[in-house]
Amino acid sequence: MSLTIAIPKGRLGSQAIEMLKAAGIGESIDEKSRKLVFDDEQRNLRFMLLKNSDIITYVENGVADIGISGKDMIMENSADIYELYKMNIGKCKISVAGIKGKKIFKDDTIIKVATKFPETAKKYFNSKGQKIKIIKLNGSIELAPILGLSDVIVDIVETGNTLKANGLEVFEDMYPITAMVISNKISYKFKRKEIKEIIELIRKEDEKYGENN
Ligand SMILES: Nc1ncnc2c1ncn2[C@@H]1O[C@H](COP(=O)(O)OP(=O)(O)OP(=O)(O)O)[C@@H](O)[C@H]1O
Ligand SMILES: O=P(O)(O)OC[C@H]1O[C@H](OP(=O)(O)OP(=O)(O)O)[C@H](O)[C@@H]1O
Repeated sequence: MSLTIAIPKGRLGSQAIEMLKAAGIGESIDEKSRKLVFDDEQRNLRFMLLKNSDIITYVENGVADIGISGKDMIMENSADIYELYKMNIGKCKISVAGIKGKKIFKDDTIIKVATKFPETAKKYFNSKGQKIKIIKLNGSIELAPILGLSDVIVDIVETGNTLKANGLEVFEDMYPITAMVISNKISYKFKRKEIKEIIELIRKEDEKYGENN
């Protein structure tokens, strides 16, 4: 296959696959089939369905030439890849949040930060000169301040419904996030034409999506 494309499973994946199909390049992908690799012989494309957090690893190592990944994952992994196209899907932000009305930023003490994104949180608080202790969690991050495990959380906020439902609020917005089309650096050198063609097809559909959302 001339190009291998890494697509995330899960919520971002569903949107991405829908967009690829609309762009006329994802017809071979059948999300319900349990298969993880799909070949489009006509276009010479191979799609791989991966866990969101593994996309970077596959692209960075050149097993996939390009991929669709959230900017949150790219920042957290300091990935050595090219970010070629910023998409309109997967829009959300990374924020600092905590119990409503209890914003505490103690200059001289260490605040406890629960998060799935330890590197991003460290970088952010370091730049502010705030000392922190990271508590690495893998999900249900919002529970941490409620149960006294942490003072604040650093997490994805999309609608804000999860924060609200748990009596939390945003204290500070850190970074805006969208999905990105990323590329392996060597692939971009040797398969630039093919990669640009695919991105052009994605761009057309993504812009339509952007106009309607
Ligand atoms: N409400 C949201 N919650 C989580 N991620 C979101 C949200 N809105 C947009 N995103 C984006 O979608 C991407 C993938 O989210 P998804 O929920 O599919 O991954 P996941 O299965 O939770 O990830 P992981 O594989 O790390 O468990 C995130 O990296 C982020 O960029
Ligand atoms: O602002 P909202 O629209 O409510 O979305 C944000 C929530 O969605 C994500 O959680 P996810 O559903 O991935 O669950 P998990 O973190 O427990 O895996 C994120 O970690 C927040 O909890």
